[in-house]
Amino acid sequence: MSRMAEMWTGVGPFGSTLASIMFIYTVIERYFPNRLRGYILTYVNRILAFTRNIQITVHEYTGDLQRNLAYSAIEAYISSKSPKDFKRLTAQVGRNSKKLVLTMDDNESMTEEFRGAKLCWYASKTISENKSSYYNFKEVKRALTLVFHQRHRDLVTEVYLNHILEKGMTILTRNRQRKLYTNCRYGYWSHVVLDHPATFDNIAMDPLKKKEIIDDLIAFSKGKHYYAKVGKAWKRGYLLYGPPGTGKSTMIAAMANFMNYDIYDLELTAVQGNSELRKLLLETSNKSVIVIEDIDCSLGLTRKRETAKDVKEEEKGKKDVKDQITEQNPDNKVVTLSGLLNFIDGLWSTCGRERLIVFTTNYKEKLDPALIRRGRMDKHIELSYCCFEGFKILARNYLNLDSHHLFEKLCPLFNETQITPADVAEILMPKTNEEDDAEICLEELIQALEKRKADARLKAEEDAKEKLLTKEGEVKKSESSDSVGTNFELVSTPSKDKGSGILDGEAQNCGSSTKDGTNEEDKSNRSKGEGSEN
Ligand SMILES: Nc1ncnc2c1ncn2[C@@H]1O[C@H](COP(=O)(O)OP(=O)(O)OP(=O)(O)O)[C@@H](O)[C@H]1O
Repeated sequence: MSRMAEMWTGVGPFGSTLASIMFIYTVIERYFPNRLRGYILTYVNRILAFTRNIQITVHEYTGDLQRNLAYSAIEAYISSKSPKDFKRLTAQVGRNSKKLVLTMDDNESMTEEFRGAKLCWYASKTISENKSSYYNFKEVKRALTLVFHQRHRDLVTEVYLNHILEKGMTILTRNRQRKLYTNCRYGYWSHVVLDHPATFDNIAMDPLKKKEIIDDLIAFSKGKHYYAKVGKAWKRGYLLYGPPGTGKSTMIAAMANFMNYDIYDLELTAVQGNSELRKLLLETSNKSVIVIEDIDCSLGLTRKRETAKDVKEEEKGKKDVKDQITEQNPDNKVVTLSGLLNFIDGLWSTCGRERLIVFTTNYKEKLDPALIRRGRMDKHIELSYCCFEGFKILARNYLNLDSHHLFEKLCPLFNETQITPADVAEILMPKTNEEDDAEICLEELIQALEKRKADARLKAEEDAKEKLLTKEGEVKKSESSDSVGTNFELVSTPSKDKGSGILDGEAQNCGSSTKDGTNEEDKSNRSKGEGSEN
């Protein structure tokens, strides 16, 4: 081995080979004038080739002046390693980032070991004068160079680079500024920064159901290999349904925040036909939630299939479903049910990864079953009226209260009445800045609940009376039309209106709580009205 080679491969005066190379780079960058640097670096690179070290350079910008994503990812990876090891750091907020990132400055280097291989990253900067345009300006080109011994070539090119790219991309995703996209007419997405405060901590709902949704999302986020193994596109559909003001939009924001995803709020009425829908969806990015709110109001995508034959053929995928809208618009400038189904199942979803598709509706029963069947909408989540547990979350959010003597009075009222979390939240908004604000809000809530309870009872009584009268009318009618007289006794009891949620008396016991803070009866009642079915 020649003396030169020995100097590079052995432990020379500057430490390890790689460190020596880095040292030389640094000296060149710092102490040689710009015009000489290019020549010297070419010479050094020739020596490097001679020393059986390999270098891979990642430039900050690609040929077409686009920022190189690989550069950003590797930069993020390096900055995550140990900024404390660098003497000179640079601080920057990336274009799409929300965080200040510290990374090694120009001419700094970082060495690390990967599966026994010593690797060294070096940050370089070249400045050249650009005189080709009207204005003279200095062009700064940055690059990250990886140097390693050639015996590690396969390890680096096949494993290490992929490994750090993946890590770097994860960091970029975590730090990025998330966006809320909406589609405008003319088929484009426009966006604003997504900065919604909703989280699973401040959403009011049954804690068990909340946990179930969180677990489902976690399983989805870890499902990359699972989805690949079973041959399914890595996407999951959620149907959120329930009355207005029960938190469907809030839930979407909480899901996106939890997953660190962007949101694409797709307004179907603004989409000019199925091909525009396809184009819009192909433009959505991975790690996103695609939302269609109030799907029942969107272009009549409800129960439109006329015959059982239609249902059968559509299910087999043999026939495009023609909905009324299509019939009214022969030029096909609207989104059809089949277009939407194709989008959920179709090719586009195989080119994207990690996407949630969320539909919301106030009227689940109005939707075409094909649209919400499992496989398309995998999880159906009912968001319902506020329960006592949900109220406690709102009281903590809005009034900073974990307990209060009025809670005891409120607990049974929540079991006997229907009130949306939106209404409760409105009542709990602080009215004054006085100390007794919480008391005022809670008293107001008690009054509101009592009024609802009285109104509901009145309505239930009226409904029962009406039913009785109708039945009596029917009996009289059948008596008069019946030639043979029949003696019977009409027994009619006011039926419990499931929808009104009225329970007789103080049936609910708020005192006997289970471990998770709900009482058993409460749980069973709630599970009737609120939760997720899967
Ligand atoms: N479950 C909840 N937890 C916390 N806050 C809620 C909840 N539900 C509603 N809210 C409050 O009420 C407001 C309205 O709720 P949201 O828009 O999420 O309801 P929605 O079910 O989507 O209504 P709509 O069907 O009318 O679109 C929210 O901004 C939030 O402050």
